[in-house]
Amino acid sequence: MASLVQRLYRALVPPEIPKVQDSANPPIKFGILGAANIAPPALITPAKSHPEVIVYAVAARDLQKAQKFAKKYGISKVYGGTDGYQQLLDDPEVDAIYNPLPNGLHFEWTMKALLAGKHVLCEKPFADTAEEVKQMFDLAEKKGLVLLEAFHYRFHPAIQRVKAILDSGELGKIKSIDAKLTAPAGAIKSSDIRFDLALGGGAMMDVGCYTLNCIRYLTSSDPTSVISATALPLKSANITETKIDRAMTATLALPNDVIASLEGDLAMPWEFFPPKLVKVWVEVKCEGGTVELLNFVLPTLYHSIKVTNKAGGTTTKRVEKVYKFADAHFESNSNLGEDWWLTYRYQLEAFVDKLKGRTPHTWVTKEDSIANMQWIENIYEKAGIGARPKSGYMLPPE
Ligand SMILES: NC(=O)C1=CN([C@@H]2O[C@H](COP(=O)(O)OP(=O)(O)OC[C@H]3O[C@@H](n4cnc5c(N)ncnc54)[C@H](OP(=O)(O)O)[C@@H]3O)[C@@H](O)[C@H]2O)C=CC1
Ligand SMILES: O=C1OC[C@@H](O)[C@H](O)[C@H]1O
Repeated sequence: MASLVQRLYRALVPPEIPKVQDSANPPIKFGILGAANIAPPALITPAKSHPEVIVYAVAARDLQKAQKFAKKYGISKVYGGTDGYQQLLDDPEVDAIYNPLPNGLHFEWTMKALLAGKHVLCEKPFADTAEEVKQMFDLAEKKGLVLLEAFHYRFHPAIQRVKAILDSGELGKIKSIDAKLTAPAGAIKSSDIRFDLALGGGAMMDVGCYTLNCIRYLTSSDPTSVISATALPLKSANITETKIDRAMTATLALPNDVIASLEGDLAMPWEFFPPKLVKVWVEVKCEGGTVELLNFVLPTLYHSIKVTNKAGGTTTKRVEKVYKFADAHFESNSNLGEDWWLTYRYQLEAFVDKLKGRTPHTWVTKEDSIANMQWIENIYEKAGIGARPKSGYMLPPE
């Protein structure tokens, strides 16, 4: 219990590490597009313990909102108003952009950031369509810039430990995989960006994208087909949008007869017997046992890796917890992490390593991000409500 409290305290109030003072290798200055709720946990707090990161600027559509946000989080440069986002992109002091805008604006503002010559860490899901994701990477490659989809959970050692168990062959071949991520009914307001089709809303986009990504990551494969997909609408007086999925369930066929199921829900009805407000887990059934990771999305807070091994006719069970990398598979100049590091802190470590020309411990590749988006589209098509509308943004002529 003491270690849990200590870990949570450290995660929320990390030690402030002094920034490197090396003119030949200065810290990376980040600019944030939008005073988004996710920006403090995903970038501002993790940056405090990273010696090579300064959160330098924020832009919000409303200048006062940007100023309030900047004051609260100690950000020195503020942009606001209708041109605020572009002014931030044009600031020569800014090296990298964090894009936590609504999904439907990821494409436009990531493209604009790349055009302005900035590296980009962009929130998940990367865009509305796979074609947009491809264009984003094509531009990043053309400009020689780093671009990363913020699938933060992938950077944490807990999910990587589960993959290592599966890849080791200890449990034999994978037979099925089931991933769930839900939010409790009432937690997300009906006015939230997640329920707005024009902004790329929907459960499959928001929470479902993790479950799909996790299935693809742990099985090291892409689906071969969507067997079934069911979208549940949000029953709310002011939501009449039938293309918004409050919840999505899908069954996917994967190579080698593996069956995957996923569930994402933005307003899961409360379950009382046994009490359950959320579901956040992935379970993999193999020929010789199972492995289950409880809380694969925010493992720093708490997680458990339950392994049941049925090899040789006897059943053994064990529980593992992996808060930091036990073995030194980073480069010597990388950090092995701390038990209080959030997924976002591990992610930031990798992003900075990539920018600095070091080998990051983990990466989410172009192919991975494109495939994830493609299968999100495929699931929406199978569910009968269609992919999210693609962005109307057009690249300016060269
Ligand atoms: N990695 C993670 O764990 C998480 C990731 N996310 C992702 O981050 C993104 C943002 O989520 P979240 O922080 O919860 O959302 P918020 O609604 O808090 O933030 C979105 C920001 O987008 C800006 N914005 C610009 N145009 C619009 C518009 N037309 N309508 C609404 N907002 C607009 C607003 O900025 P302004 O300040 O300029 O008004 C706002 O601050 C999403 O892509 C989501 O999927 C979200 C939660 C967790
Ligand atoms: O990225 C996210 O992670 C946690 C979820 O609850 C949230 O809705 C989503 O945007």
